[in-house]
Amino acid sequence: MNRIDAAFEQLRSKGESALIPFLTIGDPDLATSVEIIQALEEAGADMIELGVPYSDPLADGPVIQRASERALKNKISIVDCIQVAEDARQAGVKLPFILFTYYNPVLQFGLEPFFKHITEKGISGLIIPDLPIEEDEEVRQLAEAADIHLIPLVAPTSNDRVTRIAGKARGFVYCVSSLGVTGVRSDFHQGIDEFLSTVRGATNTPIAVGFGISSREQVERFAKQSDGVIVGSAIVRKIEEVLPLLLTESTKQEGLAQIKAFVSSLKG
Ligand SMILES: O=P(O)(O)OC[C@@H](O)[C@@H](O)c1c[nH]c2ccccc12
Repeated sequence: MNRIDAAFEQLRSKGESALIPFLTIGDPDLATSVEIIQALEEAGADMIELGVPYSDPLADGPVIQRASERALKNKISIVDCIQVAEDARQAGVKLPFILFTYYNPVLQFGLEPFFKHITEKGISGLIIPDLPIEEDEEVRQLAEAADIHLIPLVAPTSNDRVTRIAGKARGFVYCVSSLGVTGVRSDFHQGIDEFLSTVRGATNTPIAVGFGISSREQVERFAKQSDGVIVGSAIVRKIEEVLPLLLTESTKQEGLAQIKAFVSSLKG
């Protein structure tokens, strides 16, 4: 069974909702990313979105844009990024890994070699935010053949496309809480509650909510209406805040502890 399905099944049996952190791989470096992933698991994360840094992150706000710039300074490749998943697994991390990447690096890799590679490295899910459902048939077939879940995004403006997107979804449906780019928010799309119930009604696949979520209260609110909550920028911002600690060997553990404490506070 795909690790994502097993995780949702286990959470559902406990009546719990998943906490799904996002981090930019390679920020500040690949080895530290493995340690951050370990800290996220210890903090109670249920699966992790591993973000491949990209030079043109058009759907990202300033926090994740800065993280991508820091990571790309190290001249890392998508292969280096995916290796972090295998390194974290070998370090004992049990969580399902969802690879998050824009489409261009996948095209550069070559679709078939890409899927062969991520299968070998133990990736369970894939999010490609700039691959619309109208163009994803070949990717979907390769993903299904590899038992890797291609996780689609739906937005409050998706309206009649929601049924089509949600109906084909594997793993979970990524419900975007607000229009625009990623980033911490205090308010969400005014029709968000109705939107989530529409998505819920369109599929038996788990649904998760992301964009703008940064506090325990916001996590609790959306956990009631979904099977999972994704938190990216708030965690990437915390990583940015503790960078000086992470980059000094003698204070690295303190930096990791602060990241763990923040994510634990979200889980409650
Ligand atoms: O950063 P936020 O507002 O918490 O949203 C999650 C987001 O970071 C993550 O899922 C993601 C990172 N980059 C993206 C681009 C598009 C959609 C989603 C994403």
